[in-house]
Amino acid sequence: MFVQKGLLIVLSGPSGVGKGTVCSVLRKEQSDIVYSVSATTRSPRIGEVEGINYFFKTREAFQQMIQNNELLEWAEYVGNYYGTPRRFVEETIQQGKDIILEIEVQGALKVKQTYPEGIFIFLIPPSLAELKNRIIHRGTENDENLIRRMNAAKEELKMLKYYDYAVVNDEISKAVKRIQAIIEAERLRKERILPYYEQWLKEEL
Ligand SMILES: Nc1nc2c(ncn2[C@@H]2O[C@H](COP(=O)(O)OP(=O)(O)O)[C@@H](O)[C@H]2O)c(=O)[nH]1
Ligand SMILES: Nc1ncnc2c1ncn2[C@@H]1O[C@H](COP(=O)(O)OP(=O)(O)O)[C@@H](O)[C@H]1O
Repeated sequence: MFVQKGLLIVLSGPSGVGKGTVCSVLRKEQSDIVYSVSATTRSPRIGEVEGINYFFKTREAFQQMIQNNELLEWAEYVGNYYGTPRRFVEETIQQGKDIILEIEVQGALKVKQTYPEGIFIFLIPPSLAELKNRIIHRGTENDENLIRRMNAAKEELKMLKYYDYAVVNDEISKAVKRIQAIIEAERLRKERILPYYEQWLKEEL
């Protein structure tokens, strides 16, 4: 019996598009997908929990993680560091479980170098005006940060071309269904089964 490696799924998209919201619904609906918890130097928002939303780190502790090669990738985003703990990702995939990394575009491109077989999904807003509305309504950013995130968003949206799938987050439930459909189809890719299949065909009856 072979354990097939799990899928590595990367979900990116501009701040406020709904990555966190969509992921939390996916998390509830699909317990067979594991979520990678990132390390960050950003301060916790109200309601965010250490080890669930992020591992909150000082800049010194984060730099130590980089030096120890503990991060699969890391990037600076709007003045803070964010990074993916490497070991958890490697172990999860080796165990045959699928994992989602919710990370920004620079980090996603680094992951693509290590895992070209990864599945890269880009969540896009119905419009830039709607994106701005969502960030304002979330109520977590001051005016300066809102502008910085909107500027970052425009740059990030240009990176869609490096991704495999573009999912519009018009309605949360629809966006979740689209992502589930992608995962379901990717699980059935023939490339995942061919090595084992050829082995089976050699077995004596
Ligand atoms: N490269 C990288 N980006 C991350 C990681 N974790 C989170 N991010 C991204 O960092 C950006 C800022 O995240 P956050 O401060 O939580 O703000 P939000 O996206 O507006 O909720 C988002 O694009 C996240 O997807 C990580 O481990 N690595
Ligand atoms: N499809 C949607 N329609 C309307 N509002 C949404 C939708 N998806 C998310 N939101 C809202 O937009 C805001 C930003 O969502 P969030 O998940 O924090 O985004 P991100 O993690 O990408 O920064 C939140 O207030 C959330 O409730």
